[in-house]
Amino acid sequence: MHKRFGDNHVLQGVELKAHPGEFVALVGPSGAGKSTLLQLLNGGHVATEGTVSVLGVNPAQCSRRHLRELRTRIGFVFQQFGLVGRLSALENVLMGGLGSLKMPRYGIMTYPRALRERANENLERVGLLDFRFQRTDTLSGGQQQRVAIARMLMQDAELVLADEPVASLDPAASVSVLETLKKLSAEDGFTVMCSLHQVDLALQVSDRIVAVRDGRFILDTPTSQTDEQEIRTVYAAARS
Ligand SMILES: Nc1ncnc2c1ncn2[C@@H]1O[C@H](COP(=O)(O)OP(=O)(O)OP(=O)(O)O)[C@@H](O)[C@H]1O
Repeated sequence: MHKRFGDNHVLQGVELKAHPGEFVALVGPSGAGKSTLLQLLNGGHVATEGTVSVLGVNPAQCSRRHLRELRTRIGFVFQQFGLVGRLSALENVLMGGLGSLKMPRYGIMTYPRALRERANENLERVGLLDFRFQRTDTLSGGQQQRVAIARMLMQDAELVLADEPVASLDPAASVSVLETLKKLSAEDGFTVMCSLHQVDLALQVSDRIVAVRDGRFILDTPTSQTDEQEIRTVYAAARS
């Protein structure tokens, strides 16, 4: 599969087939093409050559309505958490369930009870039940990202696309957020495609590592069969 933006050949013949429930880490330097790849999976970009199949659907061939339907099956986690800072953690998580409701809601008690229970459960699953009534702009970065993950869980997604989810967090919070995502993926069975700058984090949490450089996959391997040394060597060889 290829993706060009004008003369910029951003993805140059990449092939990737993730297995259901797999945690795939896309590692690589800035500009390697990781975000572009994730955008191709959610229908934000269209491949210049080759096809993309996401949950059995080619997003490029979807009508707007089908693309919306496909995106309800895909959870997103971004570097900027995308929370409403002045609202509580619980309200932010409830907003993840809005897709199932006809009307916008104003205040926790206007949400159906079943949804409130699920939101509380999801906050508990990310370890933040005690913080549910706290404004999210008063939480730490790691806590905010875990609220965003709890909000995403409301969707019951089959695939989660995480674009640099820990880029703005310190190392300890990064590990905690990624381990939470990994645990939830194992429990619920959703597949994760996660772009990361840090190879050490990818080694800690992923099932599979795909190293990207200049739009090519220079390594695609089960995480258990590689280590930091091999990945560094592969990058050094790709540079020369
Ligand atoms: N919408 C766009 N229009 C034109 N060029 C783009 C667009 N999106 C990305 N690119 C180009 O594609 C290349 C890869 O960018 P991409 O954001 O995919 O890299 P990345 O590996 O995700 O980097 P980072 O880790 O910094 O996010 C860059 O050269 C970028 O300028």
